[in-house]
Formats: sequence, structure tokens, C-alpha cells
Amino acid sequence: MILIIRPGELTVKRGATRLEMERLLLRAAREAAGECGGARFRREPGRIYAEGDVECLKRALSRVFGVKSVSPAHVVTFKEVGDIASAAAALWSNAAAGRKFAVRVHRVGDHPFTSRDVAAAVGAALVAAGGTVDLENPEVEFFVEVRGDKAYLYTEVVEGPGGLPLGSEGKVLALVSGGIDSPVAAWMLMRRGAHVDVFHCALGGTPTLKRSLEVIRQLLSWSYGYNARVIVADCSPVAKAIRAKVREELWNIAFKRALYLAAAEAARRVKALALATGESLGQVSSQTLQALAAVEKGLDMPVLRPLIGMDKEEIVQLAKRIGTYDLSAHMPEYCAIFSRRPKKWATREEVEEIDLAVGDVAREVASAAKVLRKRELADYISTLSPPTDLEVEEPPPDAVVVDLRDEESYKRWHYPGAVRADVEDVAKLVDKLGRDKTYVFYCYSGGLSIDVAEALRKQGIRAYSLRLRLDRE
Ligand SMILES: Nc1ncnc2c1ncn2[C@@H]1O[C@H](COP(=O)(O)OP(=O)(O)OP(=O)(O)O)[C@@H](O)[C@H]1O
Repeated sequence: MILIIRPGELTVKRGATRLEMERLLLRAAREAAGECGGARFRREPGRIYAEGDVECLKRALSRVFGVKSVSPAHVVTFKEVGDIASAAAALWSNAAAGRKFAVRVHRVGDHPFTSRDVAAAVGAALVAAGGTVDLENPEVEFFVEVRGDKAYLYTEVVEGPGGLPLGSEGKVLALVSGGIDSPVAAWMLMRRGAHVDVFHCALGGTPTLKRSLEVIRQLLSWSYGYNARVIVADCSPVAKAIRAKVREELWNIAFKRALYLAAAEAARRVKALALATGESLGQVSSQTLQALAAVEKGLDMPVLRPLIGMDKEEIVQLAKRIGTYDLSAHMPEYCAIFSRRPKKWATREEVEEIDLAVGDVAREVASAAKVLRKRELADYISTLSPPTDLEVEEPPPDAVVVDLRDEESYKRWHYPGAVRADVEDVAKLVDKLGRDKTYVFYCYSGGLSIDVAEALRKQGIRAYSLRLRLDRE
């Protein structure tokens, strides 16, 4: 058995561009094949063949950008059409017996016979085995590709991602949050051949960071042929500056602006030519045209938004294909700078005001950010754990105990003296009750309360997570 790899768009390129793209495709294919213990590759015009663990190679190579499709195939060296028909009969008689089938033939090169001759000979052999020809509505399709003195026989065509080989375009820095959209945006640019590095702005605690990095790891499992960089910035100083210096109605826009400024700084560090985000027009209030125009004002590099015209459902479908959807959909969402009454746009003066308040701190968090490589990510994630003294069995005396569960659960039972708050309102609660108090949080499983407590600690507030194990009834 052998794997046929069909390159996509690069086959319309010519000359040096084509050669370079083929080289990049092969480099990516070699890395993908590494997951299967390696492979031997052979090139022919318009085709690549791989030999090795073909089932495994099928899965790995159908995830390589620039690949249109792959097929595991049997190779037959023939002298005449009859050899192809006998090989087909040996392989497919059982599959054809009692079923409607079609034989599809493709032929490249000079032969004393036509494609139709091959189809007729193979068809006759399979009819003899008990099958019926039905070219319009077959239950099973048999493919034969004749090239030179070889015929490739296969039944399966697995679609690849298409696009262009990674590295055939320049470098982009993608802003990836761990939510559903931004990994899809990054993937779409990878598919167009860009080398994509990732910028992540960490706002919560260790559980959120771990999950976001898992999303990024899954995204970068597609980055064959490029050891992408992941830039992780601790953005709690940005959140703190926004809360202290910016009017609440502008918080959302201020955060986005700070993100863009930080990412632009990081992009200069890694020599990326453009930023990319997962914004799509009108999806949420901060994604109006006016808000997008405001947050990118004066940036000295383009902001690419590959999802701009897509519906949420289309984005979700792609996220499922990429494998990030399940990880993204279960992210706990703690946001230190969530406003319930956000402005949908900002004037030039307001953007200038925001820049004064957060510009320096945004650039600082980017300069201080940790830069990891794709291949180090798994080890790095496994080393992450929240501060050891974050979880307590009992609240310290005089602590404010905060229940982060829903109202009904709170009514049924709550820790004696606890107040209830939605996670979005925690920061406001702390502002109201005082930043000098001690806070103890609990939720259903401990994930969210650890996250909230850790995020508050980064802002200089004494905070803990109560070790309670409560089931959501
Ligand atoms: N913490 C973060 N780190 C890096 N980039 C971020 C972060 N938060 C948001 N972004 C970027 O800003 C874009 C818009 O964010 P916003 O929260 O408005 O939208 P979203 O639809 O929730 O996006 P996503 O599903 O990607 O989180 C995201 O798609 C992403 O590119």
C-alpha cells in the first residue's frame, strides 16, 4: 500500500514559486509523517506518494496545508489492461458482490488503451463477481489511476485542508484568546500559507491559562513544518490600569485597544508583518464597524480578520474540524474588566484618552511576555499550577465568602454568611466592599473560584478559593 497525496492550489503555480511551494509542502509532510514513525516520499508532477504506516499517514497528511486530498492505494505494475482488471478483481470482488458500483478511471501518459478501456475491463471483472454497474447512483466507487506503467487502485478519498503550504506567505501574529473564534481565524491564515505565531493575553488564573494553552496547542498541531512561537503576556497590569484610569463604559474598547497595542509590540519582536483576530462583523457589541475602526486607529500594521463575513454557525463547524471547539466551549470566563453597559464605539479623543491610560502598560506586558515554541508547549502546560496556598479548607476569620454559583443553588444551600455574585460582577463587588478585605470564593468544582482568586491576587487583593466539592443538582 501507498498513500497518494494530491497537492491543491500550488499546482496552478509555475516556475520557482511552484518549486518552493513543493519544497515547503514536503517539509510539512515529513513532520506530519513523524507522528507515524516517518515515511518515504516520492514526487511526480502533480503528485506525492508516501510509503509507511498508510492508515496513520492518511490521518496525518490529510491535516497538512496545501494538500487537497489523500488516498491509500494499491500499486500495480502492469503490462496490459488485463493485469489491472485482475488486480481489481482480487481486491474488490467481495466489495462489489451484490452492490451497485461505478469504476472511475484517470489516465496520465501514453498508453495503447483509453480510460474507457480500463473502466470496461475492470467493470466486467467486477460484474463477473456479482456486482451491477450504476454510474449515476453507485453504492460503492472504485478508482483507478493509471500513470506510466503503474496503476493505483483505491476506494477512499480523504479531503485535506487545501490552501497553500505553510511558509509560502509571510508571518502573521494571531491574537488567540482560547474562545471559539480566534483559533479558527489563525487556522484560516495558516491555510493560506502564512507562518502564524500566537499572542495570548492572560487575564485570569492558572486554570484559564492552561485551558487557553490547550486550545493553542491543538491549533498548532496543524502547524507542520513550522515551530510556531506562542507569546504569553500576563495582562493583569492592563486590567488594573483600565479599571483605575478608564471610564467603565469604555472598558471593553480599552481592553481591545490595549490588546492591539500589546500585540503590535509583540509582532515587532517576532518580525510579523500583520496581526490577525477572530472578530466577525456585528457578532458582539465590540465588533461594530465603528469599534473596529476605533481600536485599530494609527496601528502601523494591517489587522487581518478572516472571519469578518462569517456566521457563527460556520465558525463553529470549522472549530469542530480543527479540534478546538470542545476545548474552547468549556472555557471558564472570568473577566476583570467586564462592563454591563459598554459603548459600541469611541471617538478619536476617547481613543487618545485610552492610549494615554493603557498604552505604556500594554507595551510593557508585551515586552515582558514569555515566548514559547510549539514543541515546548505541552511540557510548559504540565508545569503550570496555581499558588499552593490559594486553596483553603476554612475561610480565614473576617473573610468575605462569595458564592459564584447560580441563584437557585445559592437559595438551596450556601456557606453560612456567604454573599452571591456572578463572575462578571466580582470585580465590582470587590471595589464596593473594599480592596483591603480578604475574599474567599467557591463554585461548583473549584475551577472558576481558583481562577477568580488568583486573578484578584495578581491585582494585589487577598483572595482564596474554598475547597468545597458541590455537585450541580
Ligand atoms: N485574552 C486574549 N488574548 C489574545 N487575544 C484576544 C484575547 N481576547 C480577545 N482576543 C482577540 O480579540 C478578538 C475579539 O475578542 P472578543 O472577545 O471581542 O470576541 P470573541 O468573539 O469572544 O472572540 P474569541 O471567540 O476568539 O474569544 C478575538 O477573536 C481575539 O482575536
